[in-house]
Amino acid sequence: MGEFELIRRYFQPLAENHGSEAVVLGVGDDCAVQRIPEGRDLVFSIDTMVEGIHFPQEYCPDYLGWRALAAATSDLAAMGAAPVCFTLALTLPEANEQWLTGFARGLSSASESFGLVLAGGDTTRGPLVLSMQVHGTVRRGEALRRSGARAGDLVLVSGTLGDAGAALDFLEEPRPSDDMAFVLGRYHQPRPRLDLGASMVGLASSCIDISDGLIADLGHVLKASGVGATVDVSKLPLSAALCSIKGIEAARYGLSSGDDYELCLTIPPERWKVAPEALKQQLTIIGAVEQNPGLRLRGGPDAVGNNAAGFDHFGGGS
Ligand SMILES: Nc1ncnc2c1ncn2[C@@H]1O[C@H](COP(=O)(O)OP(=O)(O)O)[C@@H](O)[C@H]1O
Ligand SMILES: Cc1ncc(C[n+]2csc(CCOP(=O)(O)OP(=O)(O)O)c2C)c(N)n1
Ligand SMILES: [Mg+2]
Repeated sequence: MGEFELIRRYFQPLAENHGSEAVVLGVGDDCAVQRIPEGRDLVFSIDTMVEGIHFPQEYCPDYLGWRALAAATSDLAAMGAAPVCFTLALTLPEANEQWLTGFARGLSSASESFGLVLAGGDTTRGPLVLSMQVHGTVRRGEALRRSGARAGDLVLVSGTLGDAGAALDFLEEPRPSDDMAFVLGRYHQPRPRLDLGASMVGLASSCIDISDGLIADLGHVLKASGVGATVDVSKLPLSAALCSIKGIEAARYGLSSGDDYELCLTIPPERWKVAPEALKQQLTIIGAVEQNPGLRLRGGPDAVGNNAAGFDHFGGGS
């Protein structure tokens, strides 16, 4: 199977998944063409996944297709953007039909589920690496940024934290318990918070998605905003499954493990008061923004230090 046959067989169908009026020209030409509606800004981001770093060696291709698009799409959610389309740069060691079928299946269900149509890509041979560029749009000037947090704002997170990080211990488990199966599901099939992000436009003062762990990602927000915060560790939303698996260590996972793709937002208290009940139910208040720079943790068990760091590809060395 040649390169063009591979594209036609496995990826062309995704380009036809669900027509988007915004994609004027998709797969097949030198570039795709996207039309930006009047009064909206284009929001775009690229993320790479490397075998052995972002996903295990010999990882299930269905999960890989889903996870790679979910991780990239989570950045759109963090900006409050509505999803439009994505491009895929795929480097493969070989054209294995079974692998490609699974990968295209996982990618296709993610693309339908998130409402992103495949608009183009690039296919090369080499070690397994994939990059996805996602495109969305947001009302002009209203994208949620990392830099808008102000002293007095509340710090909120969506969903539960630490599940996907805990799953790394069980990736090889032949007969996972129900609790293990729950955290594994959170690692294999993260769900970017697109609806929540879009609903927070005009409400949140800042937003980031948690790919590297709460401490690291909230740290980016505080730095970009020139403020600090105190987080009450006893308020962290932790799943029953995580608590039962990790016991006293659960909070440490909630603070510093990545891969959950939940949102961390800040919001002025007067806006929170009038926020729709349906939004409030998806979010947990974990702390408050302060003038004093840096992130302070309180209310945690002794197992939690204050020095947990997020994932840094070039950190830890010289
Ligand atoms: N090689 C690069 N060239 C230019 N900008 C980059 C590069 N790598 C990362 N960035 C930028 O640095 C910022 C932080 O990147 P990253 O930590 O990957 O964010 P995220 O967690 O949202 O994917 C982003 O604005 C991203 O566009
Ligand atoms: C097999 C495996 N080991 C470890 C991890 C943990 N991990 C690897 S990279 C990463 C952080 C996210 O990656 P990065 O490239 O920093 O993504 P971005 O910040 O651009 O979203 C995490 C938590 C994982 N996801 N899978
Ligand atoms: Mg990135």
